[in-house]
Parts: sequence; C-alpha cells; structure tokens
Amino acid sequence: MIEYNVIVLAAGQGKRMNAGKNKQFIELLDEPLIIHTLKNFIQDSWCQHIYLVINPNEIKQMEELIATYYWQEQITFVHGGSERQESGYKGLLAIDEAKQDMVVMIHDGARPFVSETQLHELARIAKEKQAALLAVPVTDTIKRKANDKIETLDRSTLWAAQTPQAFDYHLIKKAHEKAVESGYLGTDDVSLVEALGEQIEIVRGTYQNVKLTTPEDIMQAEIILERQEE
Ligand SMILES: Nc1ccn([C@@H]2O[C@H](COP(=O)(O)OP(=O)(O)OP(=O)(O)O)[C@@H](O)[C@H]2O)c(=O)n1
Ligand SMILES: C[C@](O)(CO)[C@H](O)COP(=O)(O)O
Repeated sequence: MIEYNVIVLAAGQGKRMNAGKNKQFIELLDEPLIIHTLKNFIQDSWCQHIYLVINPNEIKQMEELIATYYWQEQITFVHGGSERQESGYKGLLAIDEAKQDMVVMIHDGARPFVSETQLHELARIAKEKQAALLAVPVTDTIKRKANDKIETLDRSTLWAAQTPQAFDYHLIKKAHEKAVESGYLGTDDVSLVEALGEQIEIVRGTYQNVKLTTPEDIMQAEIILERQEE
C-alpha cells in the first residue's frame, strides 16, 4: 500500500463546455461531475486526504454539495487561482508538513473515470521514481502547423497526457516555485518537472479516462456511466 494525498482541481470556469456554469456541477446520471470524480478517491483506502481546489465564489455551493455526502472529514477546501497551474500550486501549499512525505497526486476534477487499478499503479511508480503520469498512446496522426508550414509528427513517440499526475511532494513544490520565478505557464504539472530536467515515468492509462471539456464529452460520459452500471 502506498499512501497518497490528492489535489482535485475544480476551480475552472468550464468556458468550452458552454453550460453557463462551472462544468463540475453538471449532472451526469443525476450526480454532479465533481461527485463522480471525488468518489474514486473517497473509495480508495490508499488515498489519505483530498484537497479540493474550488472557485472562491462557489464555496457555499460546493460545501453544501459535499455535506450531502458526509465527506467533510476527507476533504479540505482550497481557493483556486486564475490559471490551472496556480490552482495546483495553491493545493500544494495547503498540504501540511505532516503529510508532505507522502506521494501527492494532482487531478482534473473534469476526469471522472480514473480506476483504482490506475491510481495504485501510479502511486507505486511515483513513490519509486518521484514523478509519473497517466498517459495513452496517441491514435490519431498529429500534424504541427506553424507559419503555414505543416509537418507530421512521429506518432510512435507521442502520448496523450492525462491526470492524475503524481509526485514526490517536495519535487513538485520546487517545480511550481521555479515556474513562478521564471513566469513559465504550463498546461500540466509534469511539464514543470520536465523544466527541472528530472526523469518522469509514464504509466499507461486507459482511453476511458477522458477530460470532460466540450458538450460532446457529456454524452460520451453518460454512455460510459451507463455501461459501468450494467
Ligand atoms: N483556474 C483553473 C482552471 C482550471 N482548473 C481545473 O483544471 C481542470 C482542467 O481544466 P479544464 O478542463 O480546462 O477546465 P476549465 O478551465 O474549467 O475549462 P475551460 O478551459 O473550458 O474554461 C478542471 O477540472 C478545472 O476545474 C482549476 O482548478 N483552476
Ligand atoms: C492536465 C491535462 O489534463 C493533461 O492532458 C490538460 O493539459 C489540461 O488542460 P486544460 O486546458 O487545463 O483542460
């Protein structure tokens, strides 16, 4: 067993979902997206605590939602920032010293389908290697377009990064501090550790671990949930 803490990021605006509200509150088969995501960690005995990073304007709504599931003891609310990276850093700063020797995972609240098997494999690798992420081989051919020049990337070398991304606490905190100092803004947390020149391990995930970003993703998510309930 590898004990870990998880920072769940839910402080975005869901602009691409175009739902008129934070997509975390969109109901999937009668339960909000964020609840589906949190359940994966609430039900995992390896997960010691959840740091839920939320929009300060949504504190009351989120606290009332969490209270209906009686999860208050397992969850600490953290105020997020204007960028995903800032929200992740605020989550790190909320973890008290007594818990900093454990693996820390950073996860998108918009990814409700991570499995316990994946979480445990990720925790094991992160404990051993200090930095790891779930990812899947790219199945589409990827083109890079720059200055009207199009080139095809070597698909055999490409992986689609997912979350959770898991780390030694002190390593990822140092990576975030360096990013703040240099003004680097990445789209995931592993990129900050790459900037330190540190080794990172990929743990093969599943194509089901999708990030719900646009309205089309909601339909796909409900199909996955219905299959899980069969
Ligand atoms: N300032 C931010 C931005 C994003 N996130 C979280 O990071 C995850 C991945 O981000 P994304 O899917 O882009 O969510 P949004 O930023 O809400 O979406 P959009 O970019 O369409 O507004 C989401 O769970 C989101 O809530 C966050 O905690 N704080
Ligand atoms: C972290 C991530 O989910 C890895 O694929 C992705 O970069 C998040 O991107 P977003 O635009 O913040 O959703």
